[in-house]
Amino acid sequence: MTKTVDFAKMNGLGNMILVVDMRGRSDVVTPEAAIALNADPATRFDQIMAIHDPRVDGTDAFIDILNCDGSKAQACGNGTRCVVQALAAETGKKVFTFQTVAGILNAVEHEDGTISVDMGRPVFDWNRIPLAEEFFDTSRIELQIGPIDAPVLHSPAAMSMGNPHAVFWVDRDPMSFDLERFGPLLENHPMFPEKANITLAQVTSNASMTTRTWERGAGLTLACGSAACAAGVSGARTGRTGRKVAITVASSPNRGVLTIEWRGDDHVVMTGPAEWEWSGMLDPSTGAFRRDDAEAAAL
Ligand SMILES: N[C@@H](CCC[C@H](N)C(=O)O)C(=O)O
Repeated sequence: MTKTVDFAKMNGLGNMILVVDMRGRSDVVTPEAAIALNADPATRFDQIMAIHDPRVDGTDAFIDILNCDGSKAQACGNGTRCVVQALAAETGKKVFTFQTVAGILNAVEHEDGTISVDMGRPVFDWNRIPLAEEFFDTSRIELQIGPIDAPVLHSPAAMSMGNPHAVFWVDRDPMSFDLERFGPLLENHPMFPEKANITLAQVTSNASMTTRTWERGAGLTLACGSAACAAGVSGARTGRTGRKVAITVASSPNRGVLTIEWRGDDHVVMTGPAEWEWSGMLDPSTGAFRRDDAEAAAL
């Protein structure tokens, strides 16, 4: 087995993604490699999408997802679009089926270069999100932050898109909140035994909202696709929006937009762009890397 593999630095609306080609190998990208890569400004990332050989018939690949702190994630919408773009460029194929620990995902690259990913069905059962307390209705759970009589954030919708999410409704631009302060408190709140991704969502019409997310295991990110799915579903579930919404991701470059549709068959489809930045070679056990271009860092 060779020491290094191909990898690409990519992004989905600014969400920093490393796509790592682990096909034909039996090893994995280690948490130590993830932490080392994140410590280097050249390879700082939010998620690693490690592409492995398929494990079930009818799928193109198994995708292992790591956060920048070395923890595992069950879903990554922006990263999945990056994987589609990378494999479409390599193979010429437009339609893909992936397996993740959360299930099977179908994806397609459209003529205009945008990519749709069927992110599967949302999960609302309190013990499958999971929450620490039983809630019959998880569309509005009892949780608040700030003074007891004047909370800054309160009563989020909770759900899982394979990974746990809490969506707090706000009445002004999410960028005006101190999410750097509140994010870690909420991510690690005892209500969320497996932690949670924390999103602020401002509904701007029946078919649009603006979001900003603090990611479990990654902190403040420029964008989070599964959080956009959670916000879109939660908007429809609580009657704030219809089932198809344009989500402006406030923190992303140029306030990019993801379209989220909660279809009649209960599947959530996310559509948006992906962008390749540069490629190189990577040692998946240590995180040592070399760029293909002149700015290469030595292995
Ligand atoms: N950026 C991702 C979500 C990443 C996973 C998350 N940090 C977790 O641990 O659940 C996306 O685009 O969905």
